Amino acid sequence: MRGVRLQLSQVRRSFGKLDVLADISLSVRAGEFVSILGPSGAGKSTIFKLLTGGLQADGGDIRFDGKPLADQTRPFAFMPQRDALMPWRRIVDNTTLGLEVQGMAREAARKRVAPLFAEFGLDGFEQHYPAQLSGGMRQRAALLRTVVQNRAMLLLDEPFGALDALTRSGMQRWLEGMWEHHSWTALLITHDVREAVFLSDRIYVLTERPARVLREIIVPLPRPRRDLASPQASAIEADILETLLNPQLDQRT
Ligand SMILES: Nc1ncnc2c1ncn2[C@@H]1O[C@H](COP(=O)(O)OP(=O)(O)OP(=O)(O)O)[C@@H](O)[C@H]1O
Repeated sequence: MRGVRLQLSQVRRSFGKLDVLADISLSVRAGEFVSILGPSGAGKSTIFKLLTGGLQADGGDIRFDGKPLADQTRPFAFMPQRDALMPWRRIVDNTTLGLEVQGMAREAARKRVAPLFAEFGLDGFEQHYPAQLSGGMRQRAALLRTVVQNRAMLLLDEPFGALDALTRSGMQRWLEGMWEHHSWTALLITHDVREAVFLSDRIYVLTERPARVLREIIVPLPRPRRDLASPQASAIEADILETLLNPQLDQRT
């Protein structure tokens, strides 16, 4: 079995009297695609803020490659819910932004991103502004900006939440292909059960706030997962929906 990269153990966090994360324990192995699925407001984005350093945990332990996260440069490239492209910067200058923030000169950063434009379906759009691109293209540009930073692990916070259903399923297929091709290690937050089943090796289902891990689900479907409507995929999806709708019946973890 591949080595564990990210490990959260009994992580807790409150905001004043509001208990948000009660007990979050989860892991992500090298090259794995893992999703966190849970009700709105359960604290999913709070987990990412603990990882990226925007917030501190009140208790528990977060390790990356076996070492406390607090003792190391954060190994994550983070893609937020909205594409967060800067409307006044051309696409090429948006995709270099993360590298420039890390201190790379703009010309060197442009050289680094240039070969990726074709793979991300953005060839010929380097000089366009974000408003001139479709929603799917903007998300691919935001993902390009994220992955080019060459961090050990990707954190994706509802990356396709704002897209229409058709664009969204196209993006899911594309992302699965990219993930396989590049052997990324990825942790995805989503509300969308079908998206989680389509993309993930494993899924953690959270309870409502204060959040705990209610179930861990292994998705044994072969890849690439072209057939979302297969009986196996539908059965897993139905099982997870049942857990989300009737969490009290389900204390399997
Ligand atoms: N900095 C903060 N100060 C106070 N309360 C906060 C703060 N950040 C988050 N919260 C509260 O914590 C709870 C969980 O928020 P969070 O954004 O993590 O949920 P979520 O599961 O990502 O939600 P959604 O799925 O709707 O995006 C919410 O009730 C929110 O109001």
